[in-house]
Formats: sequence, structure tokens, C-alpha cells
Amino acid sequence: MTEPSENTRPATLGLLLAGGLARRMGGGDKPLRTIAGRTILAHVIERLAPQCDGLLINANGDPARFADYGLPVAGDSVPDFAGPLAGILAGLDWLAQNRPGVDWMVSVAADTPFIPHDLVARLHAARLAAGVPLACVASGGWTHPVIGLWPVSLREALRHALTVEDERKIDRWTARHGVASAEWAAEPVDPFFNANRPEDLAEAERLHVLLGTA
Ligand SMILES: Nc1nc2c(ncn2[C@@H]2O[C@H](COP(=O)(O)OP(=O)(O)OP(=O)(O)O)[C@@H](O)[C@H]2O)c(=O)[nH]1
Repeated sequence: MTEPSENTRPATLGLLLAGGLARRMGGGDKPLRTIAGRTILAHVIERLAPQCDGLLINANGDPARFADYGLPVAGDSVPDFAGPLAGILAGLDWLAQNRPGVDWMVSVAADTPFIPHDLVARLHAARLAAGVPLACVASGGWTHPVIGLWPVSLREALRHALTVEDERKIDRWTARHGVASAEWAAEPVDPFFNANRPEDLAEAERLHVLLGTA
């Protein structure tokens, strides 16, 4: 089987997950904090846009705070901050309603500024090689279930899990359907480093410089 390249991978929407409460950061929008003079969201968009057929921001509250990016914004339909699975469902619903013919979505936490340039191609390659409908990323031996590949065909199953079964745990839900993992090196910079706490912003500045000189 040949690996999908940038030219052969199926059309894929990029979902920027920005719907959390950022309690460890002290509240507010983590993706709008800055690294090297630009928001983390701007860094993520720069890396993800060339790999996708359009981007969508998932965020709750007033969408006007993301107006600078010129992207559509979809909020959770499941109430009360049900976690990242609620954002993934919001993305799949938006995709089904707005982009007929696009059957795949890649989700990325919008506080993860160093995502790899081959993220989407390698996620498709991983799920094809394993013969399963889902894929997520791993680095340094840890899987990161929030960053993954989702087929629109599973959206009703996801809605049922969230709204009827009260499922909140991503990896428990993906395991039911079959999930592959694509692994990246965590050195010298973990591409899935994310900024959760105020002190992580200083570390992100350091890693940004390291990447620029690596
Ligand atoms: N749509 C949506 N996304 C969420 C929700 N909770 C977390 N996320 C997203 O899931 C990803 C991982 O979230 P966490 O870092 O664990 O949670 P957080 O709310 O951002 O931060 P903490 O409150 O500090 O845990 C981030 O991209 C969040 O924006 C939610 O209730 N709804």
C-alpha cells in the first residue's frame, strides 16, 4: 500500500479545538496567548492550513474574539463543557452541513504550537495501514488522543455516546471503533508540546527558538 502524500490524501478539514476552560492557565483563551509575538493559534494555523482543505475553529462563547483569523467558528452543541469529544462532534456536524464531499477531519488542540508539517498525511497513512477508521498521534511513548483523524461517518455514533451514554473519555470511545497511532520523536522538541500553565509559555518560547535553530 502506498502512503498518502500531500497530493493523494483524501480531502480533510482541520479542526482547531479551542473550547476548553483553561483552568490551569487561569481562564481565558489559551490559543490567544502569544509566543514570539504571535498567538499560539496563529502558529497552529500556519502549520495546519497547508495540510487541510479548510479550517474550522471550535470555541464556546462569543465567536467575535476569533474574528481576526477569518475562519468559521462552531460552538459545542452538547452543553456544560463536556470535554474535547464535544468539540469533535461540533466539528463533524459543521463538516457534514457545510462541506459535502469532505469525509475526514483532523483535530488539533489550538494550544499546541509545534504540530508537525506531515501530521495529516501520516495520520491517514496510519489508519490505512491498520485498516481502522480512526488515528491519533503519539510522541515519547505517550498517545495524545485529542490530536487525531475522524471520519464524518462516525458522527452519529459519537453523538449517541456523548448524549445517551454520557461518554467523555476519548480513548475509550476510539478504542471501540478501532484507532491507529502515528508516532513522532519527542526530541529535540516534542511536536505535541502544549501550553497548559503560565510557566509553559516561557518553555514554549525556548522551544520556538530551538526549532528555529535546529
Ligand atoms: N469543545 C470543547 N473543547 C474542550 C473542552 N474541554 C477541553 N477542550 C479542548 O480540548 C483540548 C485539551 O483540553 P485540556 O487542556 O485538557 O483542557 P482545557 O479546558 O483547555 O484546560 P484545563 O481547564 O486547564 O484542563 C483543548 O484544545 C481544549 O480547548 C470542552 O468542554 N469543549
